[in-house]
Formats: sequence, C-alpha cells, structure tokens
Amino acid sequence: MSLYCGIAFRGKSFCCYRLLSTYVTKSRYLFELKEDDDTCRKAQQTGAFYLFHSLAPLLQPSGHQHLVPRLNLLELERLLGKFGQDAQRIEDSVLIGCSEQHEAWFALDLGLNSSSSTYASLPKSELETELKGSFVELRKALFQLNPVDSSLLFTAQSLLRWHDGHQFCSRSGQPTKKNMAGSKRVCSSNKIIYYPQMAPVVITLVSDGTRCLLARQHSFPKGLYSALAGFCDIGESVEDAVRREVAEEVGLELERLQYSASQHWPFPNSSLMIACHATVKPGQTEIQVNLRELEAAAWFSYAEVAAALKRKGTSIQQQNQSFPFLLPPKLAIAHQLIKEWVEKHACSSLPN
Ligand SMILES: NC(=O)C1=CN([C@@H]2O[C@H](COP(=O)(O)OP(=O)(O)OC[C@H]3O[C@@H](n4cnc5c(N)ncnc54)[C@H](OP(=O)(O)O)[C@@H]3O)[C@@H](O)[C@H]2O)C=CC1
Ligand SMILES: [Mg+2]
Repeated sequence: MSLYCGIAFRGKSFCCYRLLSTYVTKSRYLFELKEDDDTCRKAQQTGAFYLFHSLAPLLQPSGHQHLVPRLNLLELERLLGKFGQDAQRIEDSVLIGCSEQHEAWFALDLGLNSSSSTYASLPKSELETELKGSFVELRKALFQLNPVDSSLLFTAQSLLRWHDGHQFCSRSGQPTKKNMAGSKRVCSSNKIIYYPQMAPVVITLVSDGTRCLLARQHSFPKGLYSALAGFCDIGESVEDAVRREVAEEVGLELERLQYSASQHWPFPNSSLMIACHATVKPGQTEIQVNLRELEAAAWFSYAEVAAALKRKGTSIQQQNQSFPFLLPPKLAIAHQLIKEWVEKHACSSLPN
C-alpha cells in the first residue's frame, strides 16, 4: 500500500508529490490511531484482538510451537456476551500495531481486576475452554514463540501492565483515564498526562580478545550464564552505565566499547535493553565478583561458547559436559551478543 503526499518545506506549501512507502503510511496510520480516539474506535471494527488473562497471553499449542489466536470484534463481543459482559469493556484494549493493510491489532486483558476498574476478572478456565487455548505465562512460552509473535506479545504485556499500574494520578490521587489507543493516561482532575515508560538497561559482552565474560545471578535458571546487565542511573550516558556496571559487578575497567543493537524486554517490567561489546585492557582480566549482585562470573573460551550455542535443550540436566552451562534463549538480546562475538571470532581466526 502506498500514498501520494504533498510536502510542506519551512512553512511554504510545496507541490512536490512523492510516493510514500508502505512503512511510512503504516507509521502515519498508527500515529493517527494514537492521536484520534474516533479513528481508533473505528479501527476496532475491522481490527484483531489478542487476549490476555492477568498478563498471560492466550496461546494454542501446535506441535512444538505455540500459535497466538486473534479474535475479530464480533467474536470478542460474542465472547463477552457469553460471560455476561458489556461490549464497553473492549475500550480497555490497547493498540499494539497494525498490518501493512492497516488492520489494527489490539490487546485486551480479561483477568486484571484493578481497583478503579468497573469490570470483574473473568474465570480463566472457563475462558480457556471457550477459546480452545490456554493463558500461558509469557516467560514460559518464550521458547515456543516466533520472533514476530513474541515482539507483539512483549509490547502488549508491557502496555497492559503499565495501564494496570497507573490507574491513579500520583499527584492528585484521582483516577486517570486512558485514551482509546492506550498510548497515554490523563488525570481526571488536573489533566496531567502520563505516558508508558521503559527503563534503559545496558547489557555488555566483555572480551579480553580471546575469551568472553559471562555471569549468573542467583535468580537465573540452573546453569544459565549471560552477559552483564544493569539499569542506567539518572544522569548517565550509555557509555557511563556500561563502564560503571562492569566495574561494579566484576571489578574490571573497560578499554573499548561498541554499540551492537537494542531490544524491548518486558520482564519483570518494561526495559529498553541497549547491547554493547566491550574489551578490557590487555593483562587486566582478573575478576572480582560482586556477590551482592552476582552468584558467579567467569571467562569462557571461544570453543566453550561456540559449543554452548550449538547445544539444544533448555535444561542443565540435558547437558553432559565437564562444565555444563546454558546460554540465554534466542529471543534475548544477550543471545544475539554472544552469537555475534562467536561469529566475529570465527572470522578473525580464519587463515588469510
Ligand atoms: N533480554 C536480555 O537478553 C536480558 C535482559 N536482562 C534484563 O535486564 C534487567 C537488568 O538486569 P540486572 O542485572 O538485574 O540489573 P542490575 O545489575 O541493575 O541489578 C538489579 C538491581 O537494580 C534494581 N532495579 C530494579 N529495577 C530498577 C529500575 N527500574 N531502575 C533502577 N534500578 C532498578 C534492583 O533493585 P531491587 O533489589 O529492589 O530489586 C537491583 O538492585 C533485568 O530486568 C533483566 O530482566 C538481563 C539480561 C539479559
Ligand atoms: Mg546486573
């Protein structure tokens, strides 16, 4: 889908018509849905709805995968009717994206029962029977979701959680009201606007040239090692946060730092993960683990990490290595960082 558009430069209208790409028209459409409640309400007529129960998405098992069912407006109204609910409840849904053909996608939680909500939590098992699926904790479904579905569900869960936790104005104590799309909430008494927030988190794979540093926290699943991560403090740049976190957690000083990529991560709250590669000064590789933050940290060779990346299975019991360890799942940006490091190392060790 594309659109011809007149463009204004520096306030003067300019009769320059150009073809807008599908991506641009889609972005403009989503912008319109967030800005205009009536357009958004209209988009629900032809939209698709992803259902959640207490922040767990509705999934349908299909072999080793999970399918993510969607309902149209009529199906959703019918479902709500069966549970004695008013169709008005659909206004609690949040916009999470749209297709290239401008079918808008929404997410609705039928289990959350916040103090300011007029709607009761619907019975989970009856809903599951009716919908022929199950509401699965998102962390548990991680290994069975494809990247497109997981990204949509991550966004949906984060937005639903944010709305659930921001029902009242922190200044006046009065209820806040969401706009149709769910891109903001406004205080009913003083009109303060609240926008959904993410906390910036840096994640760094430190290398000494031949090995990379991986660490684990007490809360990680048994045997799992990952790159070093930490929340940015107020006033810090990404570079400051990376240097501080590495110094705090393993007592090392960094030499070089290179940005790799970023990712939205919904657990346990919404974070923007900013991923970097870093190197330490030569010969300065002695780790001093901060045991208040980490359970363990160690240098791992290229061969060890490359072998761990190839391993199948998500439990340490399934491994029979001399030092068995697991890496984060493919969807986590930590996995991407580790994979990039292995690939770069493999290229640099090729004979000229
Ligand atoms: N996608 C990925 O690949 C990965 C994602 N992550 C994510 O990165 C995040 C940070 O990693 P982690 O090592 O735990 O972070 P830190 O090293 O900063 O350690 C956690 C500390 O931060 C505090 N904290 C919690 N929330 C915030 C906040 N919003 N702002 C400032 N401080 C906060 C905690 O306090 P308290 O003691 O009160 O809890 C705790 O003391 C985690 O949420 C984790 O899920 C981590 C690794 C890989
Ligand atoms: Mg940390």
